[in-house]
Amino acid sequence: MSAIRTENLRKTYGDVTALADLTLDIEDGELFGALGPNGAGKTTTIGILTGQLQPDSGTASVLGHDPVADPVETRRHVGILPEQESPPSFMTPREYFDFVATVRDVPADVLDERVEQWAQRLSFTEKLDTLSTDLSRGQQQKVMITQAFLHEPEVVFIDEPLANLDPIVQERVKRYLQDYRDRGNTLFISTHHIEVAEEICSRVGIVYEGRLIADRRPGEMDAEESLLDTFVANVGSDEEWTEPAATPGDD
Ligand SMILES: Nc1ncnc2c1ncn2[C@@H]1O[C@H](COP(=O)(O)OP(=O)(O)OP(=O)(O)O)[C@@H](O)[C@H]1O
Repeated sequence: MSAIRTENLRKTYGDVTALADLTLDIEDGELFGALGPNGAGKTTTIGILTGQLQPDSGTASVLGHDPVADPVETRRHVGILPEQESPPSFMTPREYFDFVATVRDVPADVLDERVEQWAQRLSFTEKLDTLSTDLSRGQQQKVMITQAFLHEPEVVFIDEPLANLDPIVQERVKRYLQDYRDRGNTLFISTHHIEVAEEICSRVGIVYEGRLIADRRPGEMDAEESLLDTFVANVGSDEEWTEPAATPGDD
């Protein structure tokens, strides 16, 4: 069954076309990585699939719900970590998790256990009662990752999951995403990191100029053809750039 589907999604911002014609079909139990250059349309896609943005045309469905017609119901069933989002500055992580648990119907005893596990998993136990405004960017990202999984949703959307995290925590998050998928859930992540997509994703879609231009299963690819080769062959660069030669006298 498809967990996430889009057909011919189009989204413009004034005269900028963010999504030209995006058609996607992601089955249950995939860890899907949307890989693409800056401005390709990845964040816009997540915005539409999580009921935060209206497309100009086309259709979308998440677990059978329509995020355009019924955004509130759709969000109830998914976890969301938008790009560069921070917890509210005036709340501690613990207060924020209480708030999320209320909105997402997580019982109090279950919540305490999950918060403790997540704080240990991502090493921020000592910051649970610190105001979020006083957390580092990476610590805020740990809080935002936790809130996305707090109600253990069947589908989770994460824009750049490893942003601002140190290498040890990055490894733990990568393993968690894979374990979460192994438990039968579906994840949609966006990333610029080809090696991360290759390492953890069961399927990688290359998004370019608002279209899905390649769709690969890293494990099944020809050993000769890396994801980087596919990316470069399809995306390339708008224009070649060579550093100007230093002129004599420059230091
Ligand atoms: N609110 C907005 N107003 C105007 N243009 C926008 C807006 N949001 C996005 N865009 C434009 O839409 C296009 C797609 O943006 P989007 O953020 O979806 O790309 P992305 O693939 O997530 O990029 P990045 O990898 O840099 O995060 C870009 O050209 C961007 O400038």
